[in-house]
Amino acid sequence: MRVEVSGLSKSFGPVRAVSDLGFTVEPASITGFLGPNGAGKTTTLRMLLGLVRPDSGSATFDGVPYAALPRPLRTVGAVLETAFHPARTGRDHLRVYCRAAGLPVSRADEVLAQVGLADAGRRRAGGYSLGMRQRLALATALLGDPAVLVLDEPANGLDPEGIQWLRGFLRHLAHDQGRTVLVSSHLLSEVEQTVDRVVIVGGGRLVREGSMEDLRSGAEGAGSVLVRSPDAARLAELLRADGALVDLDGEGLTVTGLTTAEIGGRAFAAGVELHELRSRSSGLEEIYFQLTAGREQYAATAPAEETAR
Ligand SMILES: Nc1ncnc2c1ncn2[C@@H]1O[C@H](COP(=O)(O)OP(=O)(O)OP(=O)(O)O)[C@@H](O)[C@H]1O
Repeated sequence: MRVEVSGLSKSFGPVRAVSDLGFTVEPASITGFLGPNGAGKTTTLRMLLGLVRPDSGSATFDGVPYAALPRPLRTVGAVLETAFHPARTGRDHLRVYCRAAGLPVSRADEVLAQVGLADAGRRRAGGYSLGMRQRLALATALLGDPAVLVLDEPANGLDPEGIQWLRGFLRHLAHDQGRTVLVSSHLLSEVEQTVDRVVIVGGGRLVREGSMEDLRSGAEGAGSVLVRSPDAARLAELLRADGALVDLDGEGLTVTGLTTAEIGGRAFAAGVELHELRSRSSGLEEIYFQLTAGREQYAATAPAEETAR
């Protein structure tokens, strides 16, 4: 199932939380929904799930808005916040949900096993660690066996082991089972190894959408490349002929406009010996900060009232 967001906007009083936002979330893959705090991620997810009414634009699941889905819980599973009745066991929490949603209560035990809480499910949720709560929240989202999963900061509070478990689990849901998975985070590093695609927002607007590969190669192209060769002058000439900007300094070249692979290939073809070939471009995290720089909004500047309801 494909999720499509188009022209979505939402203001809270004078604060424009989301502005003409459009992107797609593809099936059988994990999409990271990234942006600094206050970028409008939660508001967008809430609009996706029909919890906040957009001022304009639409969000659809295979063309159908959430409110018009015939069986919403079987279509979309979401974790937006993790609140449980502390005196209730994890299992009872899930069974209450099953009854309310018209699902067989046996689903509770199935999803508990799926998220590794088969035993802990019989203990009171009030005693759960943050990681166990995250798992229980994920189990809740899975109750309806949904085609789409929408998870708001699911890695929050997980220890490294928990993050690794989550990574494997989300991959299984997307790659093996073909589900559409959308995961928000304000840290690229947290989801970098998990997601296939990214949608980056800043200040309520789309900053970048594409595959992780695109982002990585874009990151490379954005910087310069350092090359050392005993035949530097000849290499400089070749690269300039290819349209690159080349700064020659003894044996060292600083090249912009070509990737390390392109420069290596060019040198190899011309039989030029290389002693060093190194990208000076920023890492992914730096690219992410550059993309979102200055787009942060702080809650303190926003009025507390929600005007739409
Ligand atoms: N109910 C509301 N009333 C007023 N302002 C709101 C409301 N919800 C969100 N905002 C404002 O809209 C902007 C976007 O907030 P949102 O929570 O969507 O961002 P976010 O990317 O999810 O950030 P975070 O990672 O901090 O949750 C912020 O300036 C926020 O203060």
